[in-house]
Amino acid sequence: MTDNKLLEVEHLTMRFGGLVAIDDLSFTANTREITAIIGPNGAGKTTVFNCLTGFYVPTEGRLTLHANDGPRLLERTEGFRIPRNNGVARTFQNIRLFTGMTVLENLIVAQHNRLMEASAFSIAGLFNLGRYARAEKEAIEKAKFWLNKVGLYDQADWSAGNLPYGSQRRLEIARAMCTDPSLLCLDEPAAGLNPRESAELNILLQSIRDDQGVGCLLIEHDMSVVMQISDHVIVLDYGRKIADGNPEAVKNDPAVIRAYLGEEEDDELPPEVAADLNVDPNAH
Ligand SMILES: Nc1ncnc2c1ncn2[C@@H]1O[C@H](COP(=O)(O)OP(=O)(O)OP(=O)(O)O)[C@@H](O)[C@H]1O
Repeated sequence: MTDNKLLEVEHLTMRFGGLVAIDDLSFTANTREITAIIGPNGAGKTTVFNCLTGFYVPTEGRLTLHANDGPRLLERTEGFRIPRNNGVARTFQNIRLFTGMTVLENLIVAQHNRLMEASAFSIAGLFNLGRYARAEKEAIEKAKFWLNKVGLYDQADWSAGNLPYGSQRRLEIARAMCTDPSLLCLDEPAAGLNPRESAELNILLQSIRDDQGVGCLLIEHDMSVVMQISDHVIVLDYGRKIADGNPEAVKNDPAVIRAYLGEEEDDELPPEVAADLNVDPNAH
């Protein structure tokens, strides 16, 4: 067992009726590392996130988060308590901001739990000005820090729904970071980004890993992002793990290349995926 082990997934299985979306999956993710989960469409990647973040209760398996004060079993924690009690935050494949609120408000709402604690969960607590005012000031400072970090300081008062698409993606990451997670789960953060935005995203995620010391789990189809910033890559196919290792080893693994190419004669890899996996897109 390494000292920096953050997440341990053991024998995770998730069935939906007769469909086995995740089949006996085990892997570990470390703190201060980016662990990518890749695989073809329908491989079960988002289902892993949904199990980790309490959206689904796994059919079988154990999900242990090694928090500073000891191990926590995520599958036994009520979903809504997972961010607050266990320090797991996520972003979504389809962006889910509070579009009617401002950019700043999105980041303050993310700190609701801490503010409620400062209010002692009562109106009277709100008038305990010292404690609540201090917590509110800290919440605003944290929001400002992340607005700067994701380059949205000047748009703080914009309605979140009016931000361009790439900015909405960055705001979602900032919102997740305002909960002070130890594990950040990112579901296709580069989807729909142009190459410049993708490059900026790489820098942001590396900084979250290196400067904030957070462990990141990354689902991503953009292989240029995966191969450039991941420390560790796990490959799923039909819910099973078919490879687990560093990016270089994984991209040369025949099982991975086969999973992306498929078995059909007319299957072709998109050129950019082929380039990143080091294969001839027309090879069979
Ligand atoms: N709530 C659900 N009910 C029934 N089947 C589900 C449910 N959620 C996921 N599935 C099925 O589980 C399988 C894995 O889905 P999942 O969304 O996890 O794949 P994925 O690897 O994230 O795919 P993509 O890359 O397309 O997002 C799919 O066959 C999907 O249809």
